[in-house]
Amino acid sequence: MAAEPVNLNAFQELARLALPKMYYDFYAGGVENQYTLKENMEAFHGITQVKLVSMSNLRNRFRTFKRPFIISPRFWPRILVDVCRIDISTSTLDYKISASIIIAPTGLHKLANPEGEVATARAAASCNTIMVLSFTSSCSIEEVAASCNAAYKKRDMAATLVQRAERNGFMALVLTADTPRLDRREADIKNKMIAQQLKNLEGLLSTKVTSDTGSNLEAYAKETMDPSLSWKDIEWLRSITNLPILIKGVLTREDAIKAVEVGVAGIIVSNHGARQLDYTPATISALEEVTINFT
Ligand SMILES: Cc1cc2nc3c(=O)[nH]c(=O)nc-3n(C[C@H](O)[C@H](O)[C@H](O)COP(=O)(O)O)c2cc1C
Repeated sequence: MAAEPVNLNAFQELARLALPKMYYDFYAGGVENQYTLKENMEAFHGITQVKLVSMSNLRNRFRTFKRPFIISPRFWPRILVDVCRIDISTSTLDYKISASIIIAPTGLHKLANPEGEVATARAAASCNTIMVLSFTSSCSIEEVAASCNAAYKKRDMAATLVQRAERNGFMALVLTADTPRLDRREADIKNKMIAQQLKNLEGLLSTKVTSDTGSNLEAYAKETMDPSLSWKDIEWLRSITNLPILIKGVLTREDAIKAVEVGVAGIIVSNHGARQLDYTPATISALEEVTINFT
């Protein structure tokens, strides 16, 4: 019997063994040369590898270069502190959650588990945290909402999804702003990746797009994603909902400032798990770049 998984790497290895290669590659891969995917991992490793530099030095270095190479954020542990009671809970959008960790929107959970996002939402609820439901989920908004305590080219369809989210008690909308088109996911193309019909789009749009030349995800994305999506569309989104709106995919301070200017409720710093533009900085390296203006 396989050993009990003790960390994320072990879970990943279990998933590799359990899933068909096509699905494992879909979940685990980045785009093109996988440069940014590696960069994401290395930036995490870098946290423990860089020599100690004083905080003021770090800040000065950061200000000297307009775009720093990589200055990873660090933990600076204090000693002799009573740690009998540790509370890392926090609140976001006025909801108390157990830690600053939430589940990012990810599509097609049923490729890995027959219960799909319903199971993921239950897990999130049991950890007292938030799950962001992807519109490319294998389960519908209603199924997920019932199991525990989403934008598009076609605006009327987007409005329908927003209304369904509101009706079902979702507490905020996350607009993924880094995907005006799907970038080249070479593993999916090689594997001729076939996605399931998207549950949330049943009755709205057929997602059974076929393509002989590569992944049907790519062919489907061409039909639906809107390369013209821009800041002005945030106003439209705000006009159809009272839910707080967060923008996902921010990597630069300029965009963070814009997001504040258009009055969104929050931003999510992200390079989309290295699944969109390759050669972007690692998400964790972009954090200081984005937040330095707001300190
Ligand atoms: C299998 C998979 C599917 C994903 N689907 C979506 C999606 O539908 N919408 C979205 O905004 N991000 C999606 N993502 C990206 C994640 O939300 C997240 O940005 C990524 O896992 C990396 O985390 P980071 O943003 O903290 O760097 C997906 C990621 C994976 C691995």
